[in-house]
Amino acid sequence: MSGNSRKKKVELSGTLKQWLEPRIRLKLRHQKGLTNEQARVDIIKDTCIKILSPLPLNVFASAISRLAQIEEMDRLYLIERLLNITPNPDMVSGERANDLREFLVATLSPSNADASGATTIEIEPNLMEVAKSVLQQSHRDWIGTREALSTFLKECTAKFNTEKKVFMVYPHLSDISRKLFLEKEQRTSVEYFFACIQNVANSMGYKFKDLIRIEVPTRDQDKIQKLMSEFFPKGIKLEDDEDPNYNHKRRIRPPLLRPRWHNQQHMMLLALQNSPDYTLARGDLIDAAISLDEKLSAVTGLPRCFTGQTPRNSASACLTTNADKYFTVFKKDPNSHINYYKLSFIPNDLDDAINHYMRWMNDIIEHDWPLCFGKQKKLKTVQNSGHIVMLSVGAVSNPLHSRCRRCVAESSCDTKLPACGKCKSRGHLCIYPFRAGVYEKTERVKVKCSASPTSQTNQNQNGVVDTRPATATRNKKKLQQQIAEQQKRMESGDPDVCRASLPDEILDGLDLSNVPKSLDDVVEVRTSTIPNAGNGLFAKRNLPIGTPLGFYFGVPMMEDEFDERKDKVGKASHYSMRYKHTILDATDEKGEPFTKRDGPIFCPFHFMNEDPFGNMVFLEGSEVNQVICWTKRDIKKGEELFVYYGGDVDREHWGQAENSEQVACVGDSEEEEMEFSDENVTDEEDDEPIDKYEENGNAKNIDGNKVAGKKRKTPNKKQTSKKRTKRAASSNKRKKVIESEFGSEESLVAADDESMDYSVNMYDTPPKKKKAVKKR
Ligand SMILES: C[S@@+](CC[C@H](N)C(=O)[O-])C[C@H]1O[C@@H](n2cnc3c(N)ncnc32)[C@H](O)[C@@H]1O
Repeated sequence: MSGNSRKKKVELSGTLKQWLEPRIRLKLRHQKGLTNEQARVDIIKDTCIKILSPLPLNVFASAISRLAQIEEMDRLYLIERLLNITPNPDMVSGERANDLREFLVATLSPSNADASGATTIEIEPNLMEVAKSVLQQSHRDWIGTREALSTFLKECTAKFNTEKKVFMVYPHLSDISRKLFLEKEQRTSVEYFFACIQNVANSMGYKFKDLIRIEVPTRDQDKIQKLMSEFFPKGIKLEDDEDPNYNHKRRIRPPLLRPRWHNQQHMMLLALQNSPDYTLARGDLIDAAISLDEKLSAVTGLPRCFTGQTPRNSASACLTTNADKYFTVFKKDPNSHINYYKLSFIPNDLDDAINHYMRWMNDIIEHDWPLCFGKQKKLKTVQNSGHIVMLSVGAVSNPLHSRCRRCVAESSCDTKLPACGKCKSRGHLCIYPFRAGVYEKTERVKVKCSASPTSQTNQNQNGVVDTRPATATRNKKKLQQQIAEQQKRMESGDPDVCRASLPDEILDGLDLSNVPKSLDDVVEVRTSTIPNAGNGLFAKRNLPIGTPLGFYFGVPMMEDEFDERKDKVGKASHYSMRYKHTILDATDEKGEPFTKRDGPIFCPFHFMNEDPFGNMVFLEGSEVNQVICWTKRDIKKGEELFVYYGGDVDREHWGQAENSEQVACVGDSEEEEMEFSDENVTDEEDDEPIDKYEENGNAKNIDGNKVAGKKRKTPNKKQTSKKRTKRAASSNKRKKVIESEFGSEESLVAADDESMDYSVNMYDTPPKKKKAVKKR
């Protein structure tokens, strides 16, 4: 390298200049006061860090330490070599990024280094032990956390400890959790997780920071000190663990995790679910939900969901926002001002589920697959007609941001951007930039056609999508319009009223000869490559990144209902999936997945096995209960498709012989069943907050991606039945309150039921008149 560098010292190549100049200009614009040289050094450093950062910490550190040791011209030469691989090494992702990474590591590896030696970072095995111990206590899954830990390690900063002659690597919990998880709830829990690790480490006699160390050969200490402050600038202003005033306990505050069912949307859902025809007038629905909330709070000791001095207002806002899209708004009488709310799906109704599934499948096959699988005709220039074509399904929040179809071509999207930098769309993935150079103006996208009902988009009558974030006020204004549109759609009785069609000029620009026509053309089920994992799903052809292949079929039902009817039936728990407030039950009455290949609901995605770093991802669709099975990267013909199931899955018995896969559920035995009854719950247990053992409802997968639905946890024999007992107790109480509120058959019979006592005694009001019992 040094020989080459001398040559380059005289003159930078044209390619390098071309690459550097705009970046230097940009850098100088953002960071005033830098010299050209400083900017150049920064750009090279940032580029290498960006490429190398996914590597394990020790390889990463070794490579960048080597990078710091070589002369600047050598670094420039290195960049030039990268430019030979790809024109924009600082923007590249996916396979190409791997090539760059491999090249950099090989060039900067210790074997290529001078005799000065490389630095290694050692992660104490104890750290993993500590982490495991925390996991065992918290009953959270190891796979997700392993990923969280590795990301965590990458985000650490380092500082040299002169006394111990090692570099300590420090976590920056808030930074890390901000990057790992977007939502506040998850942020708190990851902080809590690391705080627990810290706590356990302390209790085991370790200083947390000592668990990760970088050993530095004595001769290199000065050099490495310099290097570290250059590459880990944050390392200089670290919080001081040695400070006697530092209180570890400060961080050990558990986040307030409510039970999954304890939120405003769920209260509304329960109220509607228990109403005739799943429908209520807005005012009645608000009353019912607030009343239910009051009673549940009183019984469970949880804070109210509808808070503040005006709970009606917060209930009203919840309906207006309709964040989880569980409700459809309509007017019974067009001249009346009363809005009615109806559940957007019929719980536990196979036919309704099939109808939705078939419509969605039809939409993606007809509308999305041509766009995804169609090849752009090379010589054809497509005229800009102003149409922007969206996929008919879209993730509510797009976790594939940096890898998504719309960004693939440009790699211009930052993973942290809330919406696409180009089209600003949040809901639907816009394939516009992928079909490069056709359209320029995308600030407000015009949607020619979208399969999604307009209630789920921000589309106005002119077909213009308002891409501003939704607010209650804006939603209020839209509400009238949506109602009118929905009314029209319902009246027309045509399910295909908003079926996807594509503008001709888009289709003209694409070679559609090889577009698949059915799932059979795309995937096949056969024995998995994982030993003892049963069947798996395989690609029958090359599948492009960012393609919605289909949906995870399931009959939506409430969790209680699933527990009651299906939980212990056959393999229902293995194949069911949690979606927000519902469970998607993917099995027939025997608890077997639907396998009739020519049947309307044969869903191959039920056979997708798990790999946390899989090539597929479950995404939340823009319609309720829509779980899209989406390609996370380009997939080659013959590859097995894998997806991450989410955190709430018990994997303990996987890979064992067939029979043992049928893990008996806790509660299967009589003995355990006993523990579900309220009598067995001690007062002490009752007092424990439920949130300690309820899962956080809004799951994220390991990529920080939104997981639409989580595979449900199969109850594990080893789980302490105490926990189940507590959960069952709280669930029983909840059920009783709901029954007393809405008058189910059982509660009508149980006139002296304790929950009836609650409603009378605690509120000092007579029990409500029972509503008609809905038969399903
Ligand atoms: C939704 S099913 C997947 C299809 C399943 N292999 C089959 O043949 O029906 C989920 C089940 O597949 C198995 N499985 C999935 N991923 C696995 C993995 N990585 N290792 C072992 N078994 C796995 C587990 O038994 C799990 O309960």
